[in-house]
Amino acid sequence: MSFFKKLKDKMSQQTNEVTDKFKTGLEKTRTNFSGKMNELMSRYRKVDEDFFEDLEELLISADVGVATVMDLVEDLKDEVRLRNIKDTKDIQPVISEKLAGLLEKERDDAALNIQEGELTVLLVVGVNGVGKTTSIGKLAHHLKQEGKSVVLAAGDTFRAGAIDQLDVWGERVGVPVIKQQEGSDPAAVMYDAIAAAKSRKADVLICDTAGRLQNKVNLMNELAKVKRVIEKEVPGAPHEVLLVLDSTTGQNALSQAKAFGQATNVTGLVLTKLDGTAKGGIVIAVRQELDIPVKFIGLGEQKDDLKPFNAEQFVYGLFKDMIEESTSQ
Ligand SMILES: Nc1nc2c(ncn2[C@@H]2O[C@H](COP(=O)(O)OP(=O)(O)OP(=O)(O)O)[C@@H](O)[C@H]2O)c(=O)[nH]1
Repeated sequence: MSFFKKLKDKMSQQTNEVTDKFKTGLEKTRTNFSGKMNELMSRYRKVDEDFFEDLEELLISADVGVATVMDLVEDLKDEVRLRNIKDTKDIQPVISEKLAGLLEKERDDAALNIQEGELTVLLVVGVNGVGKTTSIGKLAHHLKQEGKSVVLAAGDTFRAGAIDQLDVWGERVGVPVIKQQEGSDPAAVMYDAIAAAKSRKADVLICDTAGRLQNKVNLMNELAKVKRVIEKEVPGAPHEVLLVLDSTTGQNALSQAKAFGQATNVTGLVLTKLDGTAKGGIVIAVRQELDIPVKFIGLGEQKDDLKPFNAEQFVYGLFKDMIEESTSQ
């Protein structure tokens, strides 16, 4: 069975709500990608060196990342030789199969490290404006939908308005927010929040933090202090350090990730605003170049718009039009 057919069959077994969300959320990327791909296929009927060069350019322009594209295209060339592919129309499923292959390893580590029956602490980091607060709100909603009780810690005491913004989200999704005044010590907020989470017997505590990448030394010190408090109060915690990255910033997101990686031990990524970019290839670049699992993706501004990352849904969302076209023939 062809890769496209297999993927389509799998998708038909999944819940529509999630598949639809990936489909609509990735529309800009898909339209951009399919349009360029169709244009490429009609320009080159035969697979040759020039075709590969233009394909490379296309993938790089979708933010897939130069190193990843180079490896992918080399791999494709081998595959083309092996399968004796001559026409460009036959290479489309192979390209998407290869892209899916790059994301394959996601499956093992995309799930959140949740401690059943004990308090799980998630520390959320990222620079201002990437969608950190919004993602925390949506994540709380997601966990609540799964039957977990959640508490939020307003640890971004630095940015004016950050505490209020988290409060609004707490109200929207119906979870308590533990806070102090603006400018107070974030470690003290964590201390309070852990006590509150324990006394409420909450399942998950999600901790917001200030994002001040410009001042790396302070950021490191503050994060280190916050982590120390958490570690001391909850052995084994934080169970995840989630770095929030804005997909629309493309390769910049990659450098942010590298800088944060040096400051703290990031265990998972949240890629926001994928619905707002035509360059969703950043998901693949991030995965390949950082080797940190993408755990959640943001596909819109509503509380239901943060979804656990799923490689197959992602690839299907990206290639839906091509898949529909090729499997209906
Ligand atoms: N379309 C879309 N918008 C998003 C998504 N995630 C966040 N946003 C929007 O991005 C903007 C910034 O989000 P915030 O949550 O305020 O950003 P932040 O990182 O918390 O900012 P700081 O608190 O300064 O760190 C808001 O307008 C959000 O609605 C997403 O997945 N899709």
